[in-house]
Order: sequence, then structure tokens, then C-alpha cells
Amino acid sequence: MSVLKINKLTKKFGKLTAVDQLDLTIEEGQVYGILGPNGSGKTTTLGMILEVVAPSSGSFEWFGGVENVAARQKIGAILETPCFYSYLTAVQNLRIVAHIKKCGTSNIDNILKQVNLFERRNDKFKNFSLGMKQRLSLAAALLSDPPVLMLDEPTNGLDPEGIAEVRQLIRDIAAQGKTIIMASHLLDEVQKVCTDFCILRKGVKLHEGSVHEILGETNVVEISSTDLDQLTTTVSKFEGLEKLEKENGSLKAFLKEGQSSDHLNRFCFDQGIALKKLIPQSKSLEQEFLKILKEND
Ligand SMILES: Nc1ncnc2c1ncn2[C@@H]1O[C@H](COP(=O)(O)OP(=O)(O)OP(=O)(O)O)[C@@H](O)[C@H]1O
Repeated sequence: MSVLKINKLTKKFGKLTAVDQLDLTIEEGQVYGILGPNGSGKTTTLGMILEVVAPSSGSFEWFGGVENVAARQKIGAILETPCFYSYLTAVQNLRIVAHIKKCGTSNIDNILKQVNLFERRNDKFKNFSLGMKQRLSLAAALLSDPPVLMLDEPTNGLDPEGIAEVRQLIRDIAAQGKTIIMASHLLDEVQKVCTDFCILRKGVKLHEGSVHEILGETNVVEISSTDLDQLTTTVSKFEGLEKLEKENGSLKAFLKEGQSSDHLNRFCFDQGIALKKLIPQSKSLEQEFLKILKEND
């Protein structure tokens, strides 16, 4: 059963179409990234599926069509930094959230441990760093143990350490089997955290698929051996070679379609050359992202 099915969802603000006929399906256990530049319609999409923004047309269905109130209880969401009370401690703030969500307080210590704030549980919110505040927001969203977590730009404004902590936390939460839906304008964030993603531009979905699939090997292999001249001469005879470039004491072999680093390795071995280095270059989401944008120009 899909967690969420979005069907031709559209939001217009006057003349501007912020989200345009969006179709998406999110499956259980996915960490689904909605990737797009500022203004591409990510927050509006999250707002609609949380029912805080009314769609202009189209529809969506949570958990195979359960009632909206029941669905809402299964979703922990952070769209903005929630309003915690600055003079109250982490524990006191979470008690208030638990009261509002009617979900009991017995889980608070565990969740504080999970988000790595247990040691600071009796510190006031106003003394927290931005990263700690963000982790407390995650704790609040996790309080009712929802199977789905929805995050909007979860690392916005954080320093590199805070970013790494929050990303690790998201991966840990995903490892518990929760489904995570997150909006991000950061390619490397989606690459590092998400299993699946779509690209939005001006409200239109340009691409969707698995992160793993899009990040396969390129046709470029970096190789070296003790005698680079001999390696150049030999590899130039390899039938599967498109071109060869010298780079910083290594060779960059561009292979023809259907050829792999294994083929090249075997060829060198058969020619009596032991490679010192054989590194197939992986694709980066950035390269693929730019390619997708270009294809859709
Ligand atoms: N309440 C509103 N009234 C009018 N226009 C709006 C409103 N909310 C959003 N928009 C516009 O809709 C478009 C999509 O905005 P949205 O916030 O969904 O994008 P986003 O991808 O989340 O960008 P960001 O990362 O900057 O939040 C933008 O052009 C924005 O200006």
C-alpha cells in the first residue's frame, strides 16, 4: 500500500501556478526528497498534503484513502521551526507538545536520547543552538511515534556540524522503518539522505526516480600503473576505449557504451599489466540534475 498518492495536484495563487498538475506516489519506507530551487513549489506541495493550503484542483490520498483526521495522526511534520517556549526547558516544552497531541509523556526521555538532547533536557530552549532547536523540533514531531515524518528544508541555517547531525538523525529515523518526505533545495542533501526523489521546477515535476539508480557508474575510469607510458600504449589498443586523457599521474579512460571497468581491468591483466589504481567514477546528482534541467529547457 502506498503511503501517499498525489493526483494532478495544482495550486494557483492568482495568475501564478505554484504547483502544476503534480502526480507523485510515495511508498512505505522511502525517504522521499522533493528537490527544487527556491520558489519551485515544494512548501506549497507539503502545505497541501498537510491540508494547511487548499488545492486549486487535483487530489491526494494518504494510506490508501483513510479519513483525513486519521491520516493526520500518522504524520509528524515540521514545516517551520515550531514555537517552543524560550524560558522552558526541552522536557517542559515536549510535555506541552505531548499534551496538545494527546500522546502521553512516557516516551519523552527516549526521544530526547534519540535526538541526542538527553544531556541537555533540563536546559532552557533559549540557550539552545540552532541545531539543537532543530533536533528538538524533530523530537516534537516524533513524540506520537508517527509512521510518516514530513520535513521542510531540515538543515536550513545550520552549520556543517549541525547539518551532519540532522542528516544522520534522519537516516537513523528512516532505519526504524519510518517513511520520510522532505523538501530540499540542496542536491547533496538529497543525494546523501534520500532513497527516492523528484525534481520540481516552477511547480512542474521534471523527473522522479530512485537516487541509487541515477547515481550509477559513469563511463569514465581512472587508472594508473607503475609505467604510465606503457599503460597508455596498451590501453590505447583496447577496443572498448573511446578516448584517453592524462591527469595528475593517472589516466582517465572514457569507455564506449556497454563497456565496464571490469572489461578494462581484464584487458590490462591479459596484456600483462597490473593496475595500481582502477576507480570507476560515479555520477553525481549535480551532473544528473543539470542534465535533466537541460533536457527540459
Ligand atoms: N500565500 C502565497 N501567496 C502568493 N504566492 C505564494 C504564496 N505562497 C507561495 N507563493 C508563491 O508560490 C511559488 C512557490 O512557492 P513555495 O514556497 O511553495 O516554493 P518552495 O519551493 O518551497 O521555495 P522555498 O524553498 O523558497 O520555500 C513561489 O513563487 C511563491 O512566491
